[in-house]
Amino acid sequence: MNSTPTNLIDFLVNQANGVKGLADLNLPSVPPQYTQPLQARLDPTKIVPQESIPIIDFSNWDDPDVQDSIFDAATKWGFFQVVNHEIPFKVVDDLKAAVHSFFELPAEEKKCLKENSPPEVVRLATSFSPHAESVLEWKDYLQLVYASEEKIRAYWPAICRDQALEYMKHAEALIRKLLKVLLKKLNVKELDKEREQTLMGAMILAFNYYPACPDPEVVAGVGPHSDISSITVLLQDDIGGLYVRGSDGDSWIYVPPVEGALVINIGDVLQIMSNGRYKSIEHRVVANRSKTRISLPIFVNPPPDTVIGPLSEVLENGDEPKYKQVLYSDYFKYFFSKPHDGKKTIEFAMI
Ligand SMILES: COc1cc(/C=C/C(=O)SCCNC(=O)CCNC(=O)[C@H](O)C(C)(C)COP(=O)(O)OP(=O)(O)OC[C@H]2O[C@@H](n3cnc4c(N)ncnc43)[C@H](O)[C@@H]2OP(=O)(O)O)ccc1O
Ligand SMILES: O=C(O)CCC(=O)C(=O)O
Ligand SMILES: [Fe+2]
Repeated sequence: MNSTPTNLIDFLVNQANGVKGLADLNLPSVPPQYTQPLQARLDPTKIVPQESIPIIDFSNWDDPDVQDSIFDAATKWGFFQVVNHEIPFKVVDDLKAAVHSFFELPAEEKKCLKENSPPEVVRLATSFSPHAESVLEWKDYLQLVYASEEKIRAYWPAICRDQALEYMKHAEALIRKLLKVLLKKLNVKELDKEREQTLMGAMILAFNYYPACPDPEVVAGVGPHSDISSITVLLQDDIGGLYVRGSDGDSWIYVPPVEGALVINIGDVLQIMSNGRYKSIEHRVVANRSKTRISLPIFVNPPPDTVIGPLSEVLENGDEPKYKQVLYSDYFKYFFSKPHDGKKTIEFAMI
């Protein structure tokens, strides 16, 4: 029978086996390094099955009701799903297949990729921040920074490069449309080049890979956190596992996979820029006992050297600023310096 590798971090990180390599050992239970303390596990009694986040149909984009629904969802829920968003099914399906092909590569090839990838373009990792976590998360991920075409050609892995690039080209148009509406509702007349750069100047496509897990109740796929993006555009497969915090701050709401849908959520950057009008809601992922799940978030971020703070337009009516001006690289370095910890990262920017 297989047993847990003696030096687990070396096996996971240095040898690039990841949690996929661990799951492939078919261990009867997860190693203790993955066992979350009781209070950190999702309590099934806290799930409210009768609640759900809105699903918005983008077919009639020019209808003011559609734009009102986006505003309502961003202020009340911070999360919504969109259907009929015009990204072709084939582009999405080809990308999902390429993600599986990538993670099924032998560990040797992944190790070689890790060793030869500059982290500002490609980052292959496991868990969240293993150097900062006392309990690991049951997830591997590949981050592809939407950099120049030259860097993409040089460094994105060939096995998924064309599919990822095609998807990003389509998604970019959707992201611009969403940001335009979200800003218009904050009295920002125009998404000019400078504002566009602030909100979406550094985009990252991540491939999250959650292998089937013998003890899904005790591990975290991803622990409770809010995203540090402006917005996140998430493509999930049909397995399910994502939960968002209910408005009472205590319950959890399941986000069911919907055929052809993308999940959109407001990140901390837009919560800060909107002075709290838009909500960056806590969410978490539960692993699956029998099936591997993938999800593909696009983290739509400001460039690292951007200063973020409440927009002048949202303070025009005399509202007091709730957040200070912070350098985005300070913000995300703080995020990565500790384990996922719910909504606590935003305290870094609070006045
Ligand atoms: C919720 O779960 C998540 C969320 C995310 C979120 C992803 C983002 O949106 S990150 C936004 C930041 N922008 C980038 O990552 C752009 C690409 N990266 C870079 O250009 C550089 O890495 C840098 C961000 C400018 C930082 O460079 P540097 O100052 O040299 O610092 P590093 O040595 O690279 O980082 C130190 C340490 O922090 C961790 N870390 C930094 N960036 C990331 C990252 N993007 N993803 C994961 N971890 C990061 C990491 O532990 C670094 O140590 P290493 O020894 O591993 O390099 C992502 C994942 C989730 O699960
Ligand atoms: O896998 C998911 O559904 C969500 C992942 C997530 O929250 C993240 O990567 O930030
Ligand atoms: Fe997230």
